[in-house]
Amino acid sequence: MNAEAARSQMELLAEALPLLKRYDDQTIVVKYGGHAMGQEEAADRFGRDIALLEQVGINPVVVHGGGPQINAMLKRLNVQSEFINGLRVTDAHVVDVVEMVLSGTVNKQVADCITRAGAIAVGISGKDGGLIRAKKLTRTYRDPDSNIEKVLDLGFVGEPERVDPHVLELLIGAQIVPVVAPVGVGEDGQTYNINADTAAGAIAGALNASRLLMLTDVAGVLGEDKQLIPEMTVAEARAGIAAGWISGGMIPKIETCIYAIEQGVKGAVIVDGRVPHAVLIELFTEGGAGTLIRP
Ligand SMILES: Nc1ncnc2c1ncn2[C@@H]1O[C@H](COP(=O)(O)OP(=O)(O)O)[C@@H](O)[C@H]1O
Ligand SMILES: CC(=O)N[C@@H](CCC(=O)OP(=O)(O)O)C(=O)O
Repeated sequence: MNAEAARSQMELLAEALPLLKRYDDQTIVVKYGGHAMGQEEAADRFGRDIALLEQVGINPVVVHGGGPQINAMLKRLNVQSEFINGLRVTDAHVVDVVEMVLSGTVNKQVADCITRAGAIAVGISGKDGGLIRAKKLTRTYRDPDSNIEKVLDLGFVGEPERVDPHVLELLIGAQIVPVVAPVGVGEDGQTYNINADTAAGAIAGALNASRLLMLTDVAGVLGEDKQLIPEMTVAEARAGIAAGWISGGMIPKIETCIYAIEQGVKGAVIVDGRVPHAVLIELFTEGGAGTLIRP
């Protein structure tokens, strides 16, 4: 490197230092979506970004998804599955595959990406160390034909009933990056498939995180005109869901952001995981990236 390049690199570093300090010793929960995991190069970059956060004194906690990876395995096994409002209908057979893929292949892949980048990452699921006690998700909907309120049965889809962050705190205290698969366990030992966004929100709330970053494969929340919305209030987000221009997988994402903010998380952001260094841009630039949901 010549003297000029070295000087400009050091100037950049000096400018970044005050921004790096902003989150010193703070916990940042990053939800890494199955779509964002896409290609190998992007995954390596993600690993390096998380390792960098750890190196500069921030405490990152990664909660990953794996919807597309579960789909691929179900297809190989010739098992059909369907989604209702962004949630997978999960019968006894599907829940086995979900656990195998999320707590197995995907969890270890994500932990490995971060470890190879120079941090120590350890993969666990919500079943480890009593992290996520879950219960069957109960949702109701109004039947359009009869106009009667009915219960939506999604099988072994769970929601976090209690999050005990102790095991995460132990790992964080030992400078280890926890990587969490969104699988929970009921009081009776039943395994539940939890939407990764929901799990990330519950974990961010229990850890009193400074930020929740939701990495996905869109630029952020897009309005009716398909343009990126840089910032929206909780009320605007709720209106978008009611009006239908926020749909599918974006619904649990927005609901999670709202929940996390209500739990005291200072900011929840939907970020484009396809953009190189999206996490760093969001945390270390004034403008940030994606869509910030605020109270
Ligand atoms: N208003 C909206 N803005 C952006 N994305 C939306 C919107 N409404 C629905 N979506 C859909 O939500 C998807 C993101 O959710 P999902 O596929 O579950 O991502 P991930 O696997 O990262 O959790 C987008 O790819 C898009 O198809
Ligand atoms: C209940 C439910 O839908 N669970 C999700 C869990 C994985 C997930 O959420 O993955 P993404 O973040 O990649 O979408 C599923 O079975 O696909």
